[in-house]
Formats: sequence, C-alpha cells, structure tokens
Amino acid sequence: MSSFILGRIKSIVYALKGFFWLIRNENSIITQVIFAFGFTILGFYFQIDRFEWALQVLAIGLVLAIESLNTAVEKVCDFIHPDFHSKIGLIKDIASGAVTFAVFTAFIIACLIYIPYIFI
Ligand SMILES: Nc1ncnc2c1ncn2[C@@H]1O[C@H](COP(=O)(O)OP(=O)(O)OP(=O)(O)O)[C@@H](O)[C@H]1O
Repeated sequence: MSSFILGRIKSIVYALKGFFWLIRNENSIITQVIFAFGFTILGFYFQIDRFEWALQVLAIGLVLAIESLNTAVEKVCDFIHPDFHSKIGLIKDIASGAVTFAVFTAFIIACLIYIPYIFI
C-alpha cells in the first residue's frame, strides 16, 4: 500500500480516537449529544421535512464541532500554562465565545423549524 494511503488511514484512525475520547470524557460534548438526540426525536415527532432535517443536522454538527475545538483550546491552555493567568482566561473565554456563536445559530434554526409546528 502506498505511503499516501497509509498516511490517510492513520489520520482517520487518530481522528476517530479523538471523536470517541470526546463523547466518552467531555461533559460539554456529552450534553450536546443528548440535546442532539432530543432534537432528533423532536424531528421524528413533528415529521419535519428533508430540508429541515438538513438544517438541523448542520446545526448539530456545527455546535459539536466548535465545542470540540473549544475543548482542544482548553487542553492546550491547561498544558502550556496550568496556573491562573489573565491571558489564558481571555483565550478560554474567546474559545467559549465561538461556541456561543454556534449555539445562538442553532437556537435560531430550531426556532425557525419548530415554532411553525408548535404554534401554527
Ligand atoms: N488558567 C486560567 N487562568 C485564568 N482564567 C481561567 C483559567 N482557567 C480557566 N479560567 C476561566 O474559567 C473559565 C472556565 O474555564 P474551564 O477551563 O474550566 O472551562 P469550562 O468552560 O468550565 O470547560 P469544562 O467544563 O469543559 O472544563 C474560562 O473561560 C476562564 O474565564
């Protein structure tokens, strides 16, 4: 097998290792996964259409991906500077701010999808 293909396979294995680590150990990711299951049940309950499913899956993926990157930033911060430092605090706050953008976007998408089903 060429070293290119072998390299790609190794990358996928490492990525899956990170994926499973996150859903086993990281409370914020576990919480978001529970929310994702909740909204999936809601989607089946209200029989949302294909376009709404696509938007919902995109919103869930966006939140999980940004939350995962936020976790990575926190880990780097704790590794390079385990003690309290105002700059570390700011870096962590900014990474959390990125999650807030994603959650806010997902909230708007959820409102656009479900408000018509619930109230109209
Ligand atoms: N080393 C530090 N120096 C200064 N402020 C910090 C430091 N560590 C954390 N903080 C502050 O505490 C907040 C929470 O940090 P923390 O690393 O506990 O993340 P978290 O959002 O609670 O994530 P998790 O629940 O996944 O641990 C940061 O956003 C930052 O404001």
